[in-house]
Amino acid sequence: MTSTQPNQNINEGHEDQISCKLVSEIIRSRIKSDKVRFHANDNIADYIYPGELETLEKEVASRVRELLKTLLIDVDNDHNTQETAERVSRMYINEVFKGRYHKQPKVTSFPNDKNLDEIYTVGPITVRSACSHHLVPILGDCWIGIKPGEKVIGLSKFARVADWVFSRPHIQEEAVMILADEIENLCEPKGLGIIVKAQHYCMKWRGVKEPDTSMINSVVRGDFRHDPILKQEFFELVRQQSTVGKNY
Ligand SMILES: Nc1nc2c(ncn2[C@@H]2O[C@H](COP(=O)(O)OP(=O)(O)OP(=O)(O)O)[C@@H](O)[C@H]2O)c(=O)[nH]1
Repeated sequence: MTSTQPNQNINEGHEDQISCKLVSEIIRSRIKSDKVRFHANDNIADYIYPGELETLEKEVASRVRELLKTLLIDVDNDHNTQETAERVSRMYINEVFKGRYHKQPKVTSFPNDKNLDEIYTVGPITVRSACSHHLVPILGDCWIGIKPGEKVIGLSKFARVADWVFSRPHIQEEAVMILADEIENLCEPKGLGIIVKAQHYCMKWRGVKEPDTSMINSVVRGDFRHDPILKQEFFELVRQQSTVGKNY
């Protein structure tokens, strides 16, 4: 398979696209020339041009194949691992790390016509991520509380945006902050609270092998931060929501 082909999306006038660079090099140089951060938990979708993601998928597959070979797995003869490289590449780019390479899901906001100023919470929302250190899963639940401002967004959009933000390699502390930033941008609430409870497979599956340990963290902003009664109400609503179970 010719997986490390140069960029196939050659458009006239794009200097970087007439070179023989790997597509990852082309995208990286665009990001660097804008002096933008591209850490594991950053989204870089604006720097990936149409058609390049498919080429990147091939390049990553080729690298994963090399990794498997270096791990002394006989990918040429082992029927179980023959297409593992391609599967892993697809999984990283389009599933578990899609929040890095794909744009934010479309979120429509509506005016808060009745000036609703009571808080509401939504959860549990399942969040799936991977730790930046070992790239093994982080699985958990998230609760979001809102005191609306002038805009509201549909309830399902909290789950969609949480999925997009968490589908990147993270540490939990930063994941919660990034999700808070995105929700603030989308609906400019007067108050915002987020709680995440998650299990880290780098602690369950390997390392200290603690099967039941979880991490809980939260962020509170705006009125939730300044008004202790509102903050308490948020935590109380989430406590009720987390004990009612996921199904009705
Ligand atoms: N603070 C924080 N730590 C995390 C998170 N996810 C994983 N970790 C921890 O980050 C550490 C990884 O760095 P190191 O301590 O250098 O890695 P290690 O030597 O493989 O660590 P062990 O897991 O103890 O074997 C581990 O202690 C993980 O448990 C997270 O979301 N937040």
